[in-house]
Amino acid sequence: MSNALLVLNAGSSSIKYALYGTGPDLPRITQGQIDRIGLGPAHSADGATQSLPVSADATHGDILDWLTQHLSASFPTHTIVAAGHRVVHGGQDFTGPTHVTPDIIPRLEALAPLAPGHQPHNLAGIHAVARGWPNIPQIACFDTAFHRTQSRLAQLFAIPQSLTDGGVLRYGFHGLSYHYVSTQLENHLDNPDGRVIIAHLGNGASMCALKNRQSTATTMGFTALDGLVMGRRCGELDPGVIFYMLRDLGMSVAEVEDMLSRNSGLMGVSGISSDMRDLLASDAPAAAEAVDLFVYQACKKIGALAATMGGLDALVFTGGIGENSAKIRARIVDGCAWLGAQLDTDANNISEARITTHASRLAAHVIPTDEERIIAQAVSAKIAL
Ligand SMILES: Nc1ncnc2c1ncn2[C@@H]1O[C@H](COP(=O)(O)OP(=O)(O)O)[C@@H](O)[C@H]1O
Ligand SMILES: CC(=O)OP(=O)(O)O
Ligand SMILES: [Mg+2]
Repeated sequence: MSNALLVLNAGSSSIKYALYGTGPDLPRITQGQIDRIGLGPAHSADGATQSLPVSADATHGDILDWLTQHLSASFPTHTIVAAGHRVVHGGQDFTGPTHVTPDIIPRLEALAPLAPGHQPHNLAGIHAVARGWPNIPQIACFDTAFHRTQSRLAQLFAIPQSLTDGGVLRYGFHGLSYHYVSTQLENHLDNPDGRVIIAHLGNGASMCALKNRQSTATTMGFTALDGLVMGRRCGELDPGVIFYMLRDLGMSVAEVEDMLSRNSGLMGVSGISSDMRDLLASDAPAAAEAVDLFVYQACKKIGALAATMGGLDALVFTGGIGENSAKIRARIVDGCAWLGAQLDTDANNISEARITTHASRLAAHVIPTDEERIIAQAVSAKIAL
């Protein structure tokens, strides 16, 4: 028998998982994903489609129970000795990886209203592991933690101090992804400690400005709704729109929340799909408009983040869209011509690590993210294997 670490990364409609050996470089044993939860889920692992014997309306909890049994049965020679979880919201209290003890759970539950599409599923993962392997240590790793290096100014909203003191701040998200990519900058960038923007473009999308590999600003705020156009989330919005929906359109709070967090973004603008691949393949004008708005907002946020750093040395693409869509990268890099970016079309088309020409004043790169590995590293460090 050999020891293994389990990592769970539960999202709004997907669960990613991985097992790692406990050796010094944490060799990956398996990695998989269950997506389309709620819509007839599908399972893939290690690059191949896998069976998933659950009903079409199976919940995250059902699937997590199946997954714990599946992993025990599929890896009989491995003993799972610890688990790590992506937990999206850590609020003000959780600024680094934290042992999950009974007193922590209600504090994580209390943050669920600030991440309703994620935090309940992250907690479901913690409970499922406790059912499957009752005595192993579990470590919560927070998406918000990486951003706690930001100045107070970068975290403030222009609202009364009483609200700020009560915790209404810009927390920022996708921190595990930014942390992982920040560890890879030295392998790719001429100056990894320079002024860098990482664009995490997936279903959820945000950008992070970094200096000395630390977060100095980010586009997401108190919740994961702010900033860029996302698959189903609106991103930046005049708060007056919410009052208009409540007061003049007579919508309930739940209806407004549903519209802005599940029926907006690429889905809302296009009326066709939240999936960038579907929109790029469509010739409907509304699909083109959704893509145009995605690119427009991305370029606008790059300008704003570059301004906070007094310029920009490198732009890094990651996440499902950032890693895979040459078309979207090309349009965003072209939108950064004023910052000195010059696309290398051939390099971009094959997703090379550097996608700008050697003459380009601003370097653009593609660095695949690995949130699961950064969690495994945190677990390993925390439980001193
Ligand atoms: N080849 C591709 N071209 C364009 N978009 C892609 C491609 N591959 C994946 N995507 C997009 O990536 C997004 C999902 O990103 P991902 O980071 O996997 O999501 P999540 O936030 O759920 O982890 C979807 O919009 C999907 O369409
Ligand atoms: C915080 C967040 O937006 O996460 P995801 O991209 O997984 O939805
Ligand atoms: Mg994601």
